[in-house]
Amino acid sequence: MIQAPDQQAASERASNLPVGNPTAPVVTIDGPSGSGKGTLAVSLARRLNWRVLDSGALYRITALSASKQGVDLGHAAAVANIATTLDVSFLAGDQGQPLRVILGQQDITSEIRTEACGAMASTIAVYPEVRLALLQRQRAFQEAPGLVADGRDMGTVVFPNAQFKFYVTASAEVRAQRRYQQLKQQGEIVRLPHLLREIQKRDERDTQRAEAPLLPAEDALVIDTSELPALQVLDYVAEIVEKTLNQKP
Ligand SMILES: Nc1ncnc2c1ncn2[C@@H]1O[C@H](COP(=O)(O)OP(=O)(O)O)[C@@H](O)[C@H]1O
Ligand SMILES: Nc1ccn([C@H]2C[C@H](O)[C@@H](COP(=O)(O)OP(=O)(O)O)O2)c(=O)n1
Repeated sequence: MIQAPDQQAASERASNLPVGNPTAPVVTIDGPSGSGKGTLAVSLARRLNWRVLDSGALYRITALSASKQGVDLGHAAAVANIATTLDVSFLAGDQGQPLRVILGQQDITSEIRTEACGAMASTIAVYPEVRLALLQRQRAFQEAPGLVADGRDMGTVVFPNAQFKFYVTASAEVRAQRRYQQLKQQGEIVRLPHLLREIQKRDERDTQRAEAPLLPAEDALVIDTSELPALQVLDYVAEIVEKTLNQKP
């Protein structure tokens, strides 16, 4: 395959990243914005004592980092270059707290959680070059004793052989309401109708893109969380995973 110089440099740098352990078990959790994937992934990982991958954070960090460096978000190769060279680490937060996200020396946990950053992330996530640049970085998270990975294409593209696949969803209205409460707690003031429109726009972009669109893997179990409290979702999923793992000789 002949690659453009930018692309070739990017894939050479990506190949220097650590590789994961392809035999470690993986739980994938995909779904649209506000469906509860992040909450479920973190609480399940904590219960199983497994690692967690918040793949959306990688897209958010790439977008934020590109915009901070003045890179044109319309320039796919330049954004992919940022994705390849990200100096990012994730630190476990306190009980019930999200993972801390560190870019270089800076804690950008709150900065990447704004709706504006989510929208930028969704915009740059349509570029195949960016997705490719982040692929190996995501697969490197697969380590013993296991990994819980959440995002849009965890079960379809990044970990197609995962042992457990879930797709969590909820109505757009319920998701907007949840996000509204969440952002309010973080001190971000947004109007609910505006948020609902933003969520619908993001759903449209994430499901309609050509590369790795948001959709349930064929072998994923779909869970509608519209009327299920988060703890009930966790108990349901954890029971399936634990039962299967305990059946093994
Ligand atoms: N099953 C649920 N029922 C009610 N609220 C939930 C549920 N799951 C998550 N939440 C809340 O909804 C908000 C969005 O959840 P989050 O896990 O961040 O969604 P996602 O990662 O899918 O965008 C958070 O404030 C979270 O506490
Ligand atoms: N595996 C992933 C994860 C996120 N993305 C893109 C598309 C999403 O709209 C943005 C932000 O994702 P993130 O999971 O952080 O957003 P939500 O918490 O669901 O609102 O990144 C993706 O394309 N593929």
